Amino acid sequence: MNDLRVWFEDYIRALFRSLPLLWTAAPKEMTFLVAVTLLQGFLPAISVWITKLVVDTVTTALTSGRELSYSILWPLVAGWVGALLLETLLSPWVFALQGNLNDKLTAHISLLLMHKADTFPDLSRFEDSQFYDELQLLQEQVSYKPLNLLENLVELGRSFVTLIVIIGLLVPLAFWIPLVIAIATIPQIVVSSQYGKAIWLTLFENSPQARRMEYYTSVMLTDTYAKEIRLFQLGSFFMQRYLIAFQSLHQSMRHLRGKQAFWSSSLAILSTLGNGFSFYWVVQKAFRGEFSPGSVLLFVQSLTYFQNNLERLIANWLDLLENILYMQQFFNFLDSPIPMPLSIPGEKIPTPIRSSITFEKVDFRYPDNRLALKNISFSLYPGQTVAIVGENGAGKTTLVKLLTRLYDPTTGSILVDGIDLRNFNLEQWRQQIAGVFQDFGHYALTLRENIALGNLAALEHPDILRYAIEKADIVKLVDHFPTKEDTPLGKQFGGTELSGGQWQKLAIARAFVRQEAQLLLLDEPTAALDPRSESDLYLRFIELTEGKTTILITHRLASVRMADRILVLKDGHLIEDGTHQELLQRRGEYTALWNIQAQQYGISAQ
Ligand SMILES: Nc1ncnc2c1ncn2[C@@H]1O[C@H](COP(=O)(O)OP(=O)(O)OP(=O)(O)O)[C@@H](O)[C@H]1O
Repeated sequence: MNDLRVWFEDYIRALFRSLPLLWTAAPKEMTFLVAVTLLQGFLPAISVWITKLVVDTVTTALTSGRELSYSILWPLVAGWVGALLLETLLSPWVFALQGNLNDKLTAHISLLLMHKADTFPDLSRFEDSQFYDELQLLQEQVSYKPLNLLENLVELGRSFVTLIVIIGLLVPLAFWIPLVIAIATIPQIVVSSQYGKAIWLTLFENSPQARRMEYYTSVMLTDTYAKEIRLFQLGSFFMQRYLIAFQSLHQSMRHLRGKQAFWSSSLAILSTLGNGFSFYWVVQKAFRGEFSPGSVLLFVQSLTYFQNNLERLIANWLDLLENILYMQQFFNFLDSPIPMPLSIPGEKIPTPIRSSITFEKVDFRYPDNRLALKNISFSLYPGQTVAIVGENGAGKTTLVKLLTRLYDPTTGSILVDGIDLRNFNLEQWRQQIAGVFQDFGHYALTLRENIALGNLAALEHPDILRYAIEKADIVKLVDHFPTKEDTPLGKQFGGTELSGGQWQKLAIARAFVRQEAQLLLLDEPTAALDPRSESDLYLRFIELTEGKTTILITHRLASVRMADRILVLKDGHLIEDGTHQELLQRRGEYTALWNIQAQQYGISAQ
């Protein structure tokens, strides 16, 4: 019972928080919608009442033998037609209005979602699978859930007004008639609400299954995996996986839906008995001449409207439960605390950095508790190029994530000229960094925009853009397109698709437009490039890195010889630190890695 109360309070709170949100999204449309809804709520009762008057007028004329008074009949008929006309005329406008409202509402809520996501300075939320699942669900449903909620509210409002007015018509017949109808129907509402909530929660709990189903569908239907699916004949494998996820989700839903149907239909018997009794009572009163024929008609029509509106009320109430839970999740997301404490405005960042960037006894655990870096200590000196090497999973990218504050160390600290990185303003710190990441973005934007994402000022400064295009060795590529820098890229919107290496060069150009950066991070910047492009690019990088502190992560050891220093990571530990020659003389891990590659590619140690 206590649980139910808490749940109900949460529900009401979310409902009351949703209302201003809907209002702010489109105040004009909302005002109009509320007015029209109220009007529509009255119309059925008006036509029922007029029908009663018409029937009574005609019956009186017939039974008394007097002539039908057309001066009374015409206004009644006109009123009845007017109510019907108004109802028919209003519907398309309400439909159009709801369409406009939907656009505004979806945009409003999507922007709030994006805005909140933009305030997460680190990656922890995006790499926490439960949080990510919930966020995906919010994003997928944003185009219809808030609108459904609005429609539910509108329908509820309209049904409620109609019910009240219809009750007003029934009470003069006997005050207990609406009471009997309502009492017989209330258990149905309660049971439906309970199951509605249970169904939604089951859907929510099963959202990983639902997401799996979507994932398997997208694996089968998108081009990303088309090659492997065909080559390895994986179609049946993924469809089988889809079926397993579907069955697990469907089983729990089928069970609940069955129970809901059983209880709803059983309780419908109760409400039918109540209605039947009231009907019998009205008819026998009419037989005795206590009620006019118009009153019997009024009862029958009112009952139909009452029943229909009650059903609509229940259906919308149930839908509302589902949609309000969406809003609850949405508000939970909006209220979720910012995971990383930000220092605003923070200490002034030394420009240029004078002494060093120092890792001091840094440990780092991912949110899933995996220890990825253990007791790391080293210093980077301004202007140095430091290469980080090590096997897959050694912790190289994690180290870069800490330096960019996509995560903070779990213990230990990173100091810039002796000041803890956490004490700087995060945005200003990130402005000091240019980088090419392993999983850089392929944006469905124009070529110009794809490069200028590294520094949006480049959109207005063609010289910066050209400089980056030249340095990233893509002059020929750009000039080959008739629309040059304005060529749209990416298949999503029908743009040109580039090869893996060409995309990588664009990502590199993105680092070149960030001319002011003091720190350059290159995480496998040339993995997709052919050997000639790679060696050309390293020569260009040397130019770019002049005066900057550079971290280069690569598995191609031939490229790390140019580095001033090489750090070797293994299982999250920093195990070697020195120049290429020093490390070769040490005959440790680096030498082992080097020998493997030297044999493979026939490179010399110089
Ligand atoms: N988001 C994450 N959540 C949990 N563990 C992670 C996450 N990202 C990486 N790890 C784990 O942290 C360890 C270090 O990963 P990292 O990506 O830093 O390695 P890496 O040296 O860059 O490897 P590679 O050469 O394959 O790119 C690995 O064991 C990896 O499984």
